[in-house]
Amino acid sequence: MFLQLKNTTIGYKTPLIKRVETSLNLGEICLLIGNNGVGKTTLIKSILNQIPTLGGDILLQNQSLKRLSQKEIAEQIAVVFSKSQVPTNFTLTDLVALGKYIHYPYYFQLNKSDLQEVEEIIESLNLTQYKNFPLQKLSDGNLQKAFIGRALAQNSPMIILDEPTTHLDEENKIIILKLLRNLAKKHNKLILFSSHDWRLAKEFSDQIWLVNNEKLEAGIAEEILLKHDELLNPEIFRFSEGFVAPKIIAPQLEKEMLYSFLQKNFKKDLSTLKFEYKDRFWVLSDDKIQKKCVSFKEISYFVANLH
Ligand SMILES: Nc1ncnc2c1ncn2[C@@H]1O[C@H](COP(=O)(O)OP(=O)(O)OP(=O)(O)O)[C@@H](O)[C@H]1O
Repeated sequence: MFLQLKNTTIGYKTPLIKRVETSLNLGEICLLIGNNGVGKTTLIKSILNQIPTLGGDILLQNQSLKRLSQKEIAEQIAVVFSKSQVPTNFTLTDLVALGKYIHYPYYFQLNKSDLQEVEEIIESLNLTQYKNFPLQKLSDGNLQKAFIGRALAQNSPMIILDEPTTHLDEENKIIILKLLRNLAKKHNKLILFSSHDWRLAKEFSDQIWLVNNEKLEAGIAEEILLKHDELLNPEIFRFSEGFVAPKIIAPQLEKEMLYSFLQKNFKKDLSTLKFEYKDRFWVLSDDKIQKKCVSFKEISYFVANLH
């Protein structure tokens, strides 16, 4: 096991997450989820030994963190925090190259192959056109990607990222999530990242660590979500009091879209209605009527006039 938590309790004066018993291996990608303030960042800082544990132990390659220096930990784990300080007078290339310096004394000149690797990392993040930009001139999203680049340059077997997809648009979120998954699968790295974008992020993750009620539950992503259907249940988005869903027979996407549309717009009990999707039109029926609709506008008109 690369990372092992053994009866670990973390927090500050009072515990936030108690008695965690879990482990992760190289080649895995694990998504850390939980509500605001449950202790995700604190857990990450504990794994980096920036905060002492309140109980139990954390092992890195079978060695207690307590016995490792910060340099030894940095050789094993690169980290990207969402609120990183932005160094002044640095270009994007300077920042990514900084990842290399943990391996050298600070006055060391990077060699040709280091510089080439830095270029390749910048390219893999689609940042080549900004490589000479001062950091202050980058958009929040590109700055976020540049910090990820620095972690990649560090070349450590494990990378931890605290909310790496904040500030990113949908396309860039997917680029980053794919990149993280590739790092785990093709380069055998262990990736642990927290995210509030977990509906998207779960598609790219093997494991989930779910923090809830001072406990950490770990397991295969889909299995954890199945156990906690309150996370997936569309009821949590319910907007209109009094709405009761009709029966919808349709492919998954059409079904979700119709459900979303109806629940936003109607406070009615529609449970006696059936909506069936048939090759680009909808057939609405109950025990008395049957109506064909080709658009959501038509559906809306029909449902609004139902008694
Ligand atoms: N240095 C500190 N000393 C004492 N308490 C702290 C310290 N830093 C954070 N906390 C508290 O610990 C709790 C957990 O914070 P943490 O940032 O770990 O949560 P989180 O799950 O990462 O939240 P979010 O999803 O909002 O980022 C919060 O109540 C926070 O106020």
